Amino acid sequence: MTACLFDLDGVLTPTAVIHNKAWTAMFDEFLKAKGQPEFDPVHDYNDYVDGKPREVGVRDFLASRGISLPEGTPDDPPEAETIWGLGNRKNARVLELLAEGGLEPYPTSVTYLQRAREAGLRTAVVSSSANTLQVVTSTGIDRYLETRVDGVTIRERGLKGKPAPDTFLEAARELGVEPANAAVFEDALAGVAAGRAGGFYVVGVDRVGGKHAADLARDGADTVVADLGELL
Ligand SMILES: O=P(O)(O)OC[C@H]1O[C@@H](O)[C@H](O)[C@@H](O)[C@@H]1O
Repeated sequence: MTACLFDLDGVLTPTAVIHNKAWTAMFDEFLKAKGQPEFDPVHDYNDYVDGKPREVGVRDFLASRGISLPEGTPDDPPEAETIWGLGNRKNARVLELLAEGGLEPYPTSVTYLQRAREAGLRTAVVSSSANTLQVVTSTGIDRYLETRVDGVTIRERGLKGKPAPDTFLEAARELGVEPANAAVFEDALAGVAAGRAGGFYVVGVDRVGGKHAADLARDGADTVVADLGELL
């Protein structure tokens, strides 16, 4: 292995919790108005939303409830009842939670990043989130990451988001490494599937418990850990 490709939310930083809270609040309000049962922050989040680009998460979850909305456009206001409007509604909540401050990366993930760089391994962050730059710079982990493929890159370059392998392949290409020589670190089912589809070695990170570790292995993880500290 000569390179490590890290997912961000839930692998390097605890921001999966922020995304989950924002999705739950947004969908619960929307579903209540439609007389539908609440959003399940474990099963609905893991199965339909986690790891995917924002608008894909909205679309896939609504489809699971038999709801279809007009696509709209990326600059739809949060009030718009469109796929992008709902995504922007959720992002407004994410930005509020990020603005509260106090976000720290997982300490063991920072140690892992430091050791990887000391060992001469190439590094990238590969996330579906369009908020990646803000999170990696505000937590200071950008200094360990050589390149970034994220929600902004996906839109700019017209890449397919996870579970397609394209974002990991793009990062590997930027680093000049072959997939067979790179490891992917992922906590989302869509993310391990993307790593597997790209031909990478896949480390699943289970911070959820229950059947999530088994689901990560089923969808593409070669090994599953509860924290990167286990690999040090
Ligand atoms: O809405 P953003 O910040 O662009 O993020 C898109 C997705 O990014 C992923 O990393 C998260 O797992 C998802 O929960 C999130 O929805």
